[in-house]
Amino acid sequence: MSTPHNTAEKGQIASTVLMPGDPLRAKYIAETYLDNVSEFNHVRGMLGFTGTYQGKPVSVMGSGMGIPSIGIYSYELFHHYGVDNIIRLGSSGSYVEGLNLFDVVMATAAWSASTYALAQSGYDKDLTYPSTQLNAQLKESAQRLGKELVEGVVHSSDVFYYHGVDKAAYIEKLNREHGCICIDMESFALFHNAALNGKRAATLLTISDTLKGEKQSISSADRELALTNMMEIALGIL
Ligand SMILES: O=P(O)(O)O[C@H]1O[C@H](CO)[C@@H](O)[C@H]1O
Ligand SMILES: O=c1cc[nH]c(=O)[nH]1
Repeated sequence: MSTPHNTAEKGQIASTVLMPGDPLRAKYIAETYLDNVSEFNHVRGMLGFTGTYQGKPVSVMGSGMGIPSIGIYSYELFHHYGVDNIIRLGSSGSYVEGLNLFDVVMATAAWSASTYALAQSGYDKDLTYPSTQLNAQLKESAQRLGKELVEGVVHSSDVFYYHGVDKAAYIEKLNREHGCICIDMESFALFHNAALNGKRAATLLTISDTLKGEKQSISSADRELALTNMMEIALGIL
């Protein structure tokens, strides 16, 4: 039952998967929050674990960076392993003033110039959407835990290092024309794979960089811990 990228047997992965980009963040979540943990994958270092949270089964697996990488892993989870829900837990750069370091964003849509969905299935729109059911559960979880969530459209970019273009003007335009409030590099493909497979996906992002106004960032050493609020909101839906 394994795939070229995942050695898990069917049944080893829970129906809900939390999916940070960084596989070491997946390990951190498993070690910090889960009981009865077993590793189901380490092909290419893309660590995946299944355990229980307050008695409920849940898995956590890295997606890697970018649309092609999460495109592979999330498609396999939905299509080959029968996973029902994937919640991406990522870091993000904010596009608007007032969206500050450590704020947690819940995506209401992902806008992208990527051709991933067109090439994969002929989908020719530039927006994909998360599950309204998962988003409602995440909102309810955040409220119960007394944690704030900002809702908005995420720009899923193929580019981290812009070169020779006016990045500030591009960010302005994405905000003005498409309502993007922050950037990631994966949600567009994740939401599309969920829709193709009749499954559910959602994205929570912690602001790790401010890209408008005064530039600030969380250090990579602090990122793991900075993501605590987002992880607890996601685990709260179980
Ligand atoms: O923290 P993760 O989930 O990796 O998310 C963000 O960080 C990476 C870039 O540094 C990209 O993958 C982007 O989407
Ligand atoms: O994609 C990302 C994620 C975090 N910070 C950025 O600047 N870009």
